[in-house]
Amino acid sequence: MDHFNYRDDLLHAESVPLTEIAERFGTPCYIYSRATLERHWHAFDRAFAEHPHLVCFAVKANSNLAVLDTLARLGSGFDIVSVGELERVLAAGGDPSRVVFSGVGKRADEMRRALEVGIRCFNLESEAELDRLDQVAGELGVIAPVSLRVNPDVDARTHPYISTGLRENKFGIDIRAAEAVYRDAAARPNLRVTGIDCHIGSQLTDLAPFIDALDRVLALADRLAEAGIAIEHLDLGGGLGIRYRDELPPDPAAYAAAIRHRLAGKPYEILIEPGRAIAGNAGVLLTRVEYLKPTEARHFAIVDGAMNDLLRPALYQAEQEIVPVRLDPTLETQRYDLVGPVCETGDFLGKSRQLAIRPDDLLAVRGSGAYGFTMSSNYNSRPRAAEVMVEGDQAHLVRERESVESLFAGERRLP
Ligand SMILES: Cc1ncc(COP(=O)(O)O)c(C=O)c1O
Ligand SMILES: N[C@@H](CCCC[NH3+])C(=O)O
Repeated sequence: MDHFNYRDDLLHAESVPLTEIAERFGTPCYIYSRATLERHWHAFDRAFAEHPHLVCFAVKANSNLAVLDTLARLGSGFDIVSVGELERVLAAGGDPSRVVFSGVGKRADEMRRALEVGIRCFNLESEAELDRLDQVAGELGVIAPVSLRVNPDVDARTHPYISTGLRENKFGIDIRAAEAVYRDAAARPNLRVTGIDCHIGSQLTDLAPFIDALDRVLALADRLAEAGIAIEHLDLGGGLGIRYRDELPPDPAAYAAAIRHRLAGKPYEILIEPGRAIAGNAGVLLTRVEYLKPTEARHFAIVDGAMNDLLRPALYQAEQEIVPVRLDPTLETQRYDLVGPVCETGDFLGKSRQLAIRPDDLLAVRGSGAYGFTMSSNYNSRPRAAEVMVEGDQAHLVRERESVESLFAGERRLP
């Protein structure tokens, strides 16, 4: 459920027509609905209401300050993977004591900054990371709270590029070896073991892999308790999928119910790190048709948004719904490949889409609120898109469109 709906055949974000946003801010442009973000965050928070819990939004999904600010005001925690994301959370008013730090390659300076501001927990992914954090915390004279991210060897049954919980993936510590690493962590002078962390992949549409992973994590927690290592929280990661076209993923309530059932009588606080399920359907990419190009093989609609703006179709062959902003029942439909101006054959936003469009028409690529702007680039020296947040009948510019000059502002010609 989101807040992008047609009124009188015109697509609106909450109460603002998308045509008005195109006029004011141009295209391509990301548009977010604040009410949708809030609704999705609350859905997770309510689903776990009976159990001690913290919803930590995965900042990589959408790191715009207005998005983080919206969630911070609800009391959200945040899952970060870099000091850049940490500084964004702080700049947006997020509470560092609700931040967990994930990722396989944390640098010493990133660990130092996170310790200085007092984050909630480090999710460590290797013994070498443990060595480094122990040393950095020792230098600062503080104790670092840690979880180990375990790799449970569970098949998330998602696209191989966004599957993270298989033994062959780079993520986490093999769950079979985890007990020994926990003993090592517990013996370090500058580390305090607080939890177990696990994230098996993204865009999961089935609960079974989550439950499989949870069972393995719970068994590990039992073994650690026997070894005298008390676990306070379980961080179950993110990964709950959304509906892009015809998927039918479980909702947060069903996801939480399955988890809560397994946790009855267990003392652990639950942390979760949803990204896509909060932000994905809270955003669209607005783009304009530049040209229609019929060829013998295909009809192309060349639009002003491209793979540098929205990489998911090119990278994962992801299919996101693409709809006209203005419905015109008098126009004939045609099957189009929607492609951008970038010089790559892989530059497409959608293929074989039945649409009734003309040059200059506006299109909305739905489901673009997560891994949309955050994965965008300047390839082909294209300035990155503007970002707009809608709140009721107000549209706020929350990131200016980049200028061409800014693209090479940090570059130097030879002396
Ligand atoms: C450690 C970690 N937590 C959370 C997420 C968020 O995942 P999603 O957006 O699928 O909920 C990711 C990305 O997959 C991740 O790597
Ligand atoms: N970027 C991916 C998700 C990967 C999440 C990173 N752990 C996507 O768009 O689907």
